[in-house]
Amino acid sequence: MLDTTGKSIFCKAAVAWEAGKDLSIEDIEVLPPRAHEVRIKIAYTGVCHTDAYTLSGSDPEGAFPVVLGHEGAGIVESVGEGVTSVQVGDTVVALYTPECRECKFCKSGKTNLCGKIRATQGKGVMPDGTSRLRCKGQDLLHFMGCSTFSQYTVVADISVVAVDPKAPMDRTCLLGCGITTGYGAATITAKIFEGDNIAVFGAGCVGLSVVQGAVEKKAGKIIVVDINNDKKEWAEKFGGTDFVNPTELPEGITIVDKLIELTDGGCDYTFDCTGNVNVMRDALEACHKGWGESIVIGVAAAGKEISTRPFQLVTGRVWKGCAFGGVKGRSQLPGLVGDYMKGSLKVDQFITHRRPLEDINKAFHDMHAGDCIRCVVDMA
Ligand SMILES: NC(=O)C1=CN([C@@H]2O[C@H](COP(=O)(O)OP(=O)(O)OC[C@H]3O[C@@H](n4cnc5c(N)ncnc54)[C@H](OP(=O)(O)O)[C@@H]3O)[C@@H](O)[C@H]2O)C=CC1
Ligand SMILES: N[C@@H](CCC(=O)N[C@@H](CSC=O)C(=O)NCC(=O)O)C(=O)O
Ligand SMILES: [Zn+2]
Ligand SMILES: [Zn+2]
Repeated sequence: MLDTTGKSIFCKAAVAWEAGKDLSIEDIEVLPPRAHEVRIKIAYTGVCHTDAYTLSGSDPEGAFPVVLGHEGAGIVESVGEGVTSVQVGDTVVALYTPECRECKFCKSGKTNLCGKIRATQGKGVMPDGTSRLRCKGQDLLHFMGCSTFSQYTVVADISVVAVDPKAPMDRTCLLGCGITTGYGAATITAKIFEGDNIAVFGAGCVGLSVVQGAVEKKAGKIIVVDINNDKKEWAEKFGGTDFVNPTELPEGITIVDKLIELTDGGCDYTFDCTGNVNVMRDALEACHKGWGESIVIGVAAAGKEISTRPFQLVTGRVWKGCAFGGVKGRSQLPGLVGDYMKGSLKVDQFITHRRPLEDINKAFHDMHAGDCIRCVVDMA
């Protein structure tokens, strides 16, 4: 094998040249990692709804040209100076929510958000303000600190975690976002007690992962709300106890009415996994007076705002949200991989589609077809 350490690597990547257009498979140059950076050979990546959201032009931080993708697993190819947390050959998962363990956020004990590189990550560059990705004579932007739609990528050393090398990378890639986000929202962000009634709006990968987490926490009613009746079977498969299609309720009955009726006064926890601000309002208002908490997970389009009567909060309902489920990636992701390996965390069941890199646009189309939970893209 040719030693590529310290040299540029030329490989294939799916480039988003502009919003609203298909990705284009290009030969790109991936520069070597600088200090505190890691170059990863990406083996597999999932395609998350957030990739489609940014590609659509709805993301206020979205900028082009960019290499999207943030749900990736691979092998460390080389590391820059000062990297001690991973080494060449490690099997890793990229982390769009880094964990530096030094910043105010990391040390707070109150959040998984890390402030160390958030500003540059949001601008699509590495922490030193430059890009490691080039194509046709121009720099490409990084995405969410990951850019996993490339056969090789460079990430900050706080944006990657080594996991059990025996764990198959075509599964662990999904722990880079969707599954961890929903599962963490239910098991870390929400404090679900045994018997609590919960409602999950949106039965995609994130919503079904909330269901999985709620089952783990021995929730009582786990009500799945989705506008697609085909999701009923999916909800049941993951442990949902009830399914409601809000478009099929009798006239005059709202989804909030229905959930309050099903739970004798309202849910202990609700989760928005749709990104629709009207759904977020329903999710809040379906919470139990005095203590119900609604957790916003879905990402809403630029310009969208949430609203409700302040009385809803005055009377004890709580509106909160989380990124990556509240999970600290470097500290907690290896444990989730361990749970998967022990058979106590479902991952395989989320994979409905597989595509080679050259068909990555089909993965985006799959996502809108209604029968796709997750498509795993083979980067080879
Ligand atoms: N906060 C975070 O850290 C993260 C946030 N996200 C966000 O979470 C959301 C879910 O992601 P993901 O699971 O990948 O997305 P999916 O598109 O796979 O799932 C969303 C589900 O919601 C359903 N839905 C759409 N509108 C409604 C509605 N009005 N009422 C009930 N259900 C509805 C969709 O149905 P249909 O299939 O018919 O459209 C689909 O089943 C996205 O907004 C994504 O950007 C994702 C990962 C991390
Ligand atoms: N860039 C957007 C917001 C997008 C967003 O909310 N991203 C989530 C992760 S979604 C994963 O699939 C997130 O981690 N948010 C926290 C963060 O620091 O970005 C915007 O500008 O509104
Ligand atoms: Zn995601
Ligand atoms: Zn930090």
